[in-house]
Amino acid sequence: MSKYKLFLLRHGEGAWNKENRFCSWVDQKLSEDGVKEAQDCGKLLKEQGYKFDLVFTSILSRSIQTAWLVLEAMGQEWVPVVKSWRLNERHYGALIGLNRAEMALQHGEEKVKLWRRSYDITPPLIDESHPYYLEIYNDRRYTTCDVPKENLPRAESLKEVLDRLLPYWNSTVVPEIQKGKTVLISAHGNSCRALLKHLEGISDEEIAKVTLPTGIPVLLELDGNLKPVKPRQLLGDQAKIQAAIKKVEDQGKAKQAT
Ligand SMILES: O=C(O)[C@@H](COP(=O)(O)O)OP(=O)(O)O
Repeated sequence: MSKYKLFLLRHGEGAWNKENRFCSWVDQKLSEDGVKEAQDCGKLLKEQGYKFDLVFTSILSRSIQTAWLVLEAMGQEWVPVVKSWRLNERHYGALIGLNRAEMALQHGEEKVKLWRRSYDITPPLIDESHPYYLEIYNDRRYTTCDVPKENLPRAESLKEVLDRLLPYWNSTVVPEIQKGKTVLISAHGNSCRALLKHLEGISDEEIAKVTLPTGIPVLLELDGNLKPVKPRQLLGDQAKIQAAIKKVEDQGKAKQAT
């Protein structure tokens, strides 16, 4: 029987989602469409009568902005929001800032798919010569983490995302859910995929087939041990959701950037 409801949300479209660039730890804001996606998500959740007690976000603006817009649209601005780097997007290493379609032209679509969706392949590491290295590692937010800045990742596979996310999930999120709180996690495509893999027991092979669209809430109904009692539900117009998933998958198709 379903005891708890948990909502996972990939933020609304960000500026670099639109440009088809790996955004990862670069702190981009939502695009105009992304703002609307987050507001529409809040309206839908309100219409369906959901109420949140606690929201968790990453420390990247696009997930925080999405949480605010959702809560505003629901008239639940007062709900506490807790932030952690452990919910950040996967660190895409040296791929950060690069255009996926151009990478597919240079390296082949299969390679880009492996970088994006495989479970345990780590992309090439970012180093000091990378154009976004200083912007990321000189950012004050990374002095507030529970690990020293030097120990923060320089690139991550999905497995490594799960490794840094799970301690936070177990120590901080799970106890709140078990107190009976309805929790929204407003995060990123790959931090949500990592959590889904853990909660649903998805195999290393099958997780490669899971893609999340922006701004679509994923409802998980869990039993007392936080095991899903039914398949995840992506809320909203199902035809639009399928089209949005395909759009994200197609970002890795070879094409000259315009
Ligand atoms: O880092 C990024 O660019 C995307 C994910 O990219 P893909 O894994 O879909 O290539 O993360 P998000 O938009 O969820 O923050």
